[in-house]
Amino acid sequence: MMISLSGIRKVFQTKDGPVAAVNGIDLKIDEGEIYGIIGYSGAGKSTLIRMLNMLERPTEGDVEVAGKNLSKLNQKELRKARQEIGMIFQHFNLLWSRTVRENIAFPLEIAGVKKVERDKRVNELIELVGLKGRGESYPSQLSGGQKQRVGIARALANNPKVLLCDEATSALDPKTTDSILDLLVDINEKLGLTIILITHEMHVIRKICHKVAVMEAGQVVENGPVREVFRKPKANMTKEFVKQITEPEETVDAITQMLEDHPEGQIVQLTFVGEKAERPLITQLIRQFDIEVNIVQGKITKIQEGSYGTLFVALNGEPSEIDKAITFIRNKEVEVEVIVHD
Ligand SMILES: Nc1ncnc2c1ncn2[C@@H]1O[C@H](COP(=O)(O)OP(=O)(O)OP(=O)(O)O)[C@@H](O)[C@H]1O
Repeated sequence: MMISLSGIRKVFQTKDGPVAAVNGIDLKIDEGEIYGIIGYSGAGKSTLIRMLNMLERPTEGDVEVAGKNLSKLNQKELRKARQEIGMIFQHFNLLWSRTVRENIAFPLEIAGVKKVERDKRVNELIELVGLKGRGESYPSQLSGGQKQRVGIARALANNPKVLLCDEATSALDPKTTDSILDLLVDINEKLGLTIILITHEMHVIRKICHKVAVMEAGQVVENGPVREVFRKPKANMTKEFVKQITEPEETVDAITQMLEDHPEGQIVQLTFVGEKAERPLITQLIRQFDIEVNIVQGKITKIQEGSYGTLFVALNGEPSEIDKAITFIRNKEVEVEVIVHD
């Protein structure tokens, strides 16, 4: 295990009294995992991630990273431990008067790495993050995506075991976001780096995370492998986030229309995860049951581990026959949600 949080709380004293930004969190993160933490503004994500390198000290609880209990270290030991933990930020936090090379070299200078070795390492990092030819540029001459690549190279300079990403793509457009997320996956696979990211966008979780924790009011309301959480979201907050991906506005309109068009039938939402998304379920339904099946809307999305699909279908026929069909689908380990006429 790379990271272990137990009984973490952070209380801020404000003029309106104490605010518990993080209120009792236990979390375990394995080596090599990409772990996403999602929540709305104010849920406590920033406070939580900042406790992973002691930028914020917990009021209570223990933070263990790479075998060290950070809560118990003195300043000198903490500086050393922090070299194992890189961090990137929403607004990049680059040094504007330094070139790309000099920005990336900065943590190496602080760690006392000699000039020759430093230059070599900077070259490797520039190559790794795809910034070849831009070493002498200043941050102001770079696009947002390139600035974040500098941020990533700098965070990786001292070969950390863990990379913390604080809303690292929130300031970027969708296409640039995807290219940075691809880079993070690439680094995770090449270096076996453990990555923890916080975000308010389900798209980020879907695209690169192995596991996810959903935060609300300083607590984790649900966590687990992304595919499980997508297949069977439990907490209301999780359902809302999953809907960001599965139910765009058009779907809601289409369902409303479909319910009007089929007052007698039954509309169901099917959710497939992994290789089950490929199976010919609809054909089987039509062959085995005396029902009509109409596809209302379908969507298959790639997730980090496999694919994830939702399909809305209208089933028409005798109620008993429809019930049998739904039972049949459930036995196929496909999630079925019956959408009720109101
Ligand atoms: N230094 C501070 N002093 C007082 N209150 C704080 C401080 N930092 C955070 N808080 C409060 O703690 C709660 C959680 O804030 P936090 O920034 O961790 O949430 P978040 O999920 O990261 O949201 P955002 O994305 O808006 O930053 C909020 O109510 C916030 O006002």
